[in-house]
Amino acid sequence: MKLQVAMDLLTTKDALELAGRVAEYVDIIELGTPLIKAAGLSVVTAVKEAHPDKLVFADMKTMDAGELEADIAFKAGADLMTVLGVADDSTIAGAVKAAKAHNKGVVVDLIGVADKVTRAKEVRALGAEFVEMHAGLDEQAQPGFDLQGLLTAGAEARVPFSVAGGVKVSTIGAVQQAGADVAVAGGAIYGAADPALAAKELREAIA
Ligand SMILES: O=C(CO)[C@H](O)[C@H](O)COP(=O)(O)O
Repeated sequence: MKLQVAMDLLTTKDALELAGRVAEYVDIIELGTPLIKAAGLSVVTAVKEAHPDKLVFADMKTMDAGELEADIAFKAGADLMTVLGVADDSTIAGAVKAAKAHNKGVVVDLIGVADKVTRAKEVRALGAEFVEMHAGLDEQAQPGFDLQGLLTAGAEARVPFSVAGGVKVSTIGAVQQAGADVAVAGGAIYGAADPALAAKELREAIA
């Protein structure tokens, strides 16, 4: 299972600093949606130039104009970009078309999708590299939230998947056991007193 750091920061300077500290422990470096909105796609270029050996993931959360938005993300240096699973099939197909042209990949984020199992199969058939079983920051903040629903959906869908939803050291083992291809950790790394140590502990938990 790969480890992905989600950098939900706001400046290119902070993103480069965090990436520099944790890169040795992760396989995929994600530029979070707030970071891309605040800093622009130049942050993708900067991180890819600093870490050419890592997969760089642009969390675009594209909802429309799939081909156009995917094209600009890949031109900026992204290896993977996200389209929302609630988007129209044509939006996802458009992003996949751009991915094929660049020899890159589209990840479909299932945040907000009620039937994640069915949609996962549909978007995989449309050409998604993998799906993200995702509970966003607002959903995580609701009382009673736990990861289990995402893990069950991932195992049932039988397509390549990542899990994002506040993954931490105490839960990453369950993510691996559910058969995930990628575990995504944002706050558990960038919110830690020592992000490098946090990333190292996550890596060791799945080694
Ligand atoms: O895409 C996101 C929010 O929409 C986050 O990057 C994702 O949820 C991972 O961060 P965390 O581990 O803090 O949940």
